[in-house]
Amino acid sequence: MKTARGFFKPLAIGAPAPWRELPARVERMIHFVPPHLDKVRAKVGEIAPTVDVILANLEDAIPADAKGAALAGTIALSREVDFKALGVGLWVRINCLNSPWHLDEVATLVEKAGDRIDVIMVPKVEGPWDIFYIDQLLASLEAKHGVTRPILLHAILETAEGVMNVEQIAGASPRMQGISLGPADLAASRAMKTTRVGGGHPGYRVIEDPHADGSARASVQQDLWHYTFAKMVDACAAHGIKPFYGPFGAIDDPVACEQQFRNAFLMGCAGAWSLHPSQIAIAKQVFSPDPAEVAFAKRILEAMPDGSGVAMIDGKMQDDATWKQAKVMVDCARQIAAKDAEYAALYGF
Ligand SMILES: CC(=O)SCCNC(=O)CCNC(=O)[C@H](O)C(C)(C)COP(=O)(O)OP(=O)(O)OC[C@H]1O[C@@H](n2cnc3c(N)ncnc32)[C@H](O)[C@@H]1OP(=O)(O)O
Ligand SMILES: O=CC(=O)O
Ligand SMILES: [Mg+2]
Repeated sequence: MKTARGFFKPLAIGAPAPWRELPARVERMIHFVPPHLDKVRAKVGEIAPTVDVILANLEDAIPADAKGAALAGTIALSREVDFKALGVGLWVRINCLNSPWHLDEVATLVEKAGDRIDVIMVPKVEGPWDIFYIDQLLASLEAKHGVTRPILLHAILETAEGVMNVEQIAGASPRMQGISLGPADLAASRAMKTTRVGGGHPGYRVIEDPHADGSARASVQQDLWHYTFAKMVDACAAHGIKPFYGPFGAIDDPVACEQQFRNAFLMGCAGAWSLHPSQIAIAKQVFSPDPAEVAFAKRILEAMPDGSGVAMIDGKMQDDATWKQAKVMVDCARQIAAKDAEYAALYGF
């Protein structure tokens, strides 16, 4: 483990100094784009102003024979759209570290677009060693190509070993921006018997005891991701990075998508992935706090200006702890309002 003083030292001579605090960014939806498809790429300029992050995907869902085209498409995209001017993040999901592609991808991305890429998403992270490796590689490449702003790292939690090591992954480097749950690969890694990409499963439930009269027994679906999800959120919160829900694959079920996103929002997530344009608005609405809740939170802050003591508002007890809860809500709303005029009006900022 690095010493406290060593943790924030650049890992290569000439590399930029690591971030001490994460840049304050709104990241309600990470919108996935297949960059090898010219037709889809051509639409990114139109979609970008409606999202917080555009992610160029090089990994799963990109055919093996299109990896080169996806990398070239990512570099083109970084030049075609002025993401910085739009206030939109540009992320790239590289191929996993045991694939034949990741090394050329990272080298090319830093050389050709190092100053324009905000975050590299690393799939199938198994332990802190994966982050140490990519951290060092990035520092060397940033130094070589004169990149002045460190590229952040985002890990996908999608293997059983990764779940076991999630706390160490979250704290492995000052580059760590966040972690997403990857329910598809994680299901496969654990030999879970499901073909779904995230969300619930009707077979995972609890059932009440038999009734003497033989009548139907009530049964309720449970959340089969809750344990992993909560473990990930705690690891991220403890290390001051952001947790995200990953993909929701049932594009044809916006109601279940909204519920999954809302569960993630309530558990502390900053955002989720949008795989299809129809999921963008869902994520935006769910990951922007409800204006009525924000108004109530503002009243709590006003009732206890120095954050201490006790107060009653509409029959509910407030104290230092609820003041902190209210501050989380109002800070989140304020950050969104600074980026999004529609929400600024709704929140009254
Ligand atoms: C488990 C994991 O790893 S999840 C992450 C990996 N998966 C992905 O990244 C998938 C990304 N999404 C996609 O590739 C597509 O949305 C699909 C394959 C799921 C569905 O695509 P389609 O069947 O074409 O959807 P649909 O017909 O509804 O598309 C409507 C329009 O939106 C466009 N569109 C679809 N997805 C996207 C997207 N992610 N970004 C931008 N535009 C998109 C389509 O090109 C189409 O445009 P058109 O009307 O001009 O022809
Ligand atoms: O990459 C995401 C997943 O669910 O797998
Ligand atoms: Mg995956």
